[in-house]
Amino acid sequence: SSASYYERYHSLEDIYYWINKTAQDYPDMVKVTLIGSSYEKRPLYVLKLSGRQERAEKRAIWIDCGIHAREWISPAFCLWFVQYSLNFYNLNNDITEMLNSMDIYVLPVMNPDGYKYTWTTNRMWRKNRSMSKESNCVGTDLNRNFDANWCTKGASNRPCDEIYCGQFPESEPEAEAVANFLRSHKDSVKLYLSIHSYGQMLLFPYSCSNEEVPNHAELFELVQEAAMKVRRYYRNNYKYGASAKTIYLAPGGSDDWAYNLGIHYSFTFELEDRGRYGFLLPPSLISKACNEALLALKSIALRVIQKT
Ligand SMILES: NCCCCC[C@@H](C[SeH])C(=O)O
Ligand SMILES: [Zn+2]
Ligand SMILES: [Zn+2]
Repeated sequence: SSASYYERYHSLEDIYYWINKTAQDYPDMVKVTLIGSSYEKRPLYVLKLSGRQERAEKRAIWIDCGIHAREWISPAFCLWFVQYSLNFYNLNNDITEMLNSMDIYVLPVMNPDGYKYTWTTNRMWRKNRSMSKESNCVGTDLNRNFDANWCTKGASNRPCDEIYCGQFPESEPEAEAVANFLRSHKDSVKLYLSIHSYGQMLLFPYSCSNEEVPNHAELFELVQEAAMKVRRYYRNNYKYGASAKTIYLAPGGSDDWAYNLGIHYSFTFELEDRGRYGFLLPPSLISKACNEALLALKSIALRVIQKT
């Protein structure tokens, strides 16, 4: 059988077409917002998903995908998640409760210049495509460019490095656009999620230091419960815990910054796999990887809805 649209990887142009078609197909549930543009002036579109029930207090979830260009399963998950949510609204209780309780902001491709570059030139590119004056090397690691212990241990101040932190915090237009949006929505966004690959991990702050956040125990419980569900239903193991201990020190990350902004339910997911294919996860595994990530996301989101 021909794999569905959502079990294939899509070019940047394809994703832009999909964004606008999805908004056209679901005018009562999807609004598209332009939150800024990339270094090469490509648009950063956010889809806002809302249930059909009017509600007083506005609470929201933020999900960004594609911050790192080579992690193709990440934008694939954002597309997959949006279509799943729209199709199963009023059919699946968890999805219905989520959309009736929270708006969901989805940024399918946070690093469009880098994503495009992986389709045309270098499949293993990670950073954005900004040029720096003092070096011939290109690109900043957008997940080291946020204002959270910026450019300390775990990032690099050398433009040629894969974890180059940029010239200053939010020096990159992509990071600035996301930070601006979250600053102006910080009272309604209750849950922050950044989707990456690979490694199968459910991570929470801090990665900029070994210090524990005040609600460390609560966040640990949330990722532990989510990982247990994935293990039980899909027989697949995800590591979980605070980033610095579970993966590595990584200052300037979007999740740490969102946490410090006041979004105290902040997570980074590392999707499949554990290294057999790595960033080159075959399309045949997209569905499995997305189902696992969805189960973890629903587990955490429904708890956050109860708590906030
Ligand atoms: N705040 C960063 C969470 C831990 C590191 C995540 C990985 C994803 Se590829 C990284 O940015 O190196
Ligand atoms: Zn990443
Ligand atoms: Zn990763």
